[in-house]
Amino acid sequence: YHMKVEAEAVQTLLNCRDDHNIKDFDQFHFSPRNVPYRHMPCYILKMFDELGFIRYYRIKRTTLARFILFVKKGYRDAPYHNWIHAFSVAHFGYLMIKNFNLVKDGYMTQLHALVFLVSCLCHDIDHRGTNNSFQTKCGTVLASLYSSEGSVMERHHLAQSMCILNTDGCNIFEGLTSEEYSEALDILRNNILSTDLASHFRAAENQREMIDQGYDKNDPKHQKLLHAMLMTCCDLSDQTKHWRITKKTAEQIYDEFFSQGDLEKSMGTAPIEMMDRERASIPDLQVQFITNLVLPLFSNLAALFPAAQILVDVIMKNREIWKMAKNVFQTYSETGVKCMDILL
Ligand SMILES: COc1ccc(Cl)c(-c2nnc3c(C)nc4ccc(C(=O)NCC(C)C)cc4n23)c1
Ligand SMILES: [Mg+2]
Ligand SMILES: [Zn+2]
Repeated sequence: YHMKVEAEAVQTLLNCRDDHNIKDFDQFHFSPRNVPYRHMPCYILKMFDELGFIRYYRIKRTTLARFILFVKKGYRDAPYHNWIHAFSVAHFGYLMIKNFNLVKDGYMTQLHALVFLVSCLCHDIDHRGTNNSFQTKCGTVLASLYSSEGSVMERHHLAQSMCILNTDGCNIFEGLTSEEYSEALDILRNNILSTDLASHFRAAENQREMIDQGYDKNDPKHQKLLHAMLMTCCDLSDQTKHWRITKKTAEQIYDEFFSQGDLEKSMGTAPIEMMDRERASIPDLQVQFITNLVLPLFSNLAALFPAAQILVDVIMKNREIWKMAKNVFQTYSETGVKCMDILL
């Protein structure tokens, strides 16, 4: 099927002024989820502009506007894996490029940074609110296409992104030389595939070693490990925000997980505990997720970029609140009340 994006929507986006320029948009404490939904495409355009990508790579504004609207249209209305998630992931990518001076300090070339931002925006396109093991377990079309290589959903997100780039008037990379173009697609592929948490677990040890040895800006292996690490940081960036955001994100994620669990039950298979609304204890699961994944990841980031230490502090604070919630949940669950709005 062919997604259509009306010409007037492109025009409206092009005319958008950032007169709604929000305070602290380029600060780590800013939550992109507070940007009005209808202004999100405009802020994506603003980020590309501000980072100098439009000038540097002679990207036609109409092409970028159409690309952004196609990507937005490519997201479904899942509780968590929707356009707002994509916007917030891209915003964190913008924050890191800007606040860690990734290009200025030579961690990335300008091309790598452009592709990194595009990867963030596209990394979950056409997500259905179900995870990789669901695709394989239920033998979905996507599993038949990609399960032999693994990272089923991520390969689909990549394929959808390529499809949009190949759509008339949407190829924002058309101004690149042919070798820049093939490098861009190679980095886009690695970045999107690296958002599969399973591949993050495989790479996490190497990321740690890379940082202990000292990051070598000219080592292609280090560059690839850094991109993968930064992609996962963006994907999990809700964890670095105020508790209200962290709590809201958890509600959306477990809304998705529990719906998948319900679906699996209706298909006669037993869901894993994290997806079973009868068994899952959200505070416990979140304490584990933060301890085993989020904290090690952002501690690695802070080892490389000391400015990220404030993010580690916020994550630890949020974990403390989940730990308190565990006790609150315990007492309430004895009395049968088991819901998220117990939490402050
Ligand atoms: C980076 O890629 C992804 C893909 C999908 C999701 Cl939902 C997330 C994600 N983003 N925020 C969260 C939070 C707050 N909690 C989570 C709890 C569990 C899991 C999960 O998939 N656990 C199984 C795995 C460890 C084998 C993911 C969670 N998550 C990240
Ligand atoms: Mg994903
Ligand atoms: Zn994501």
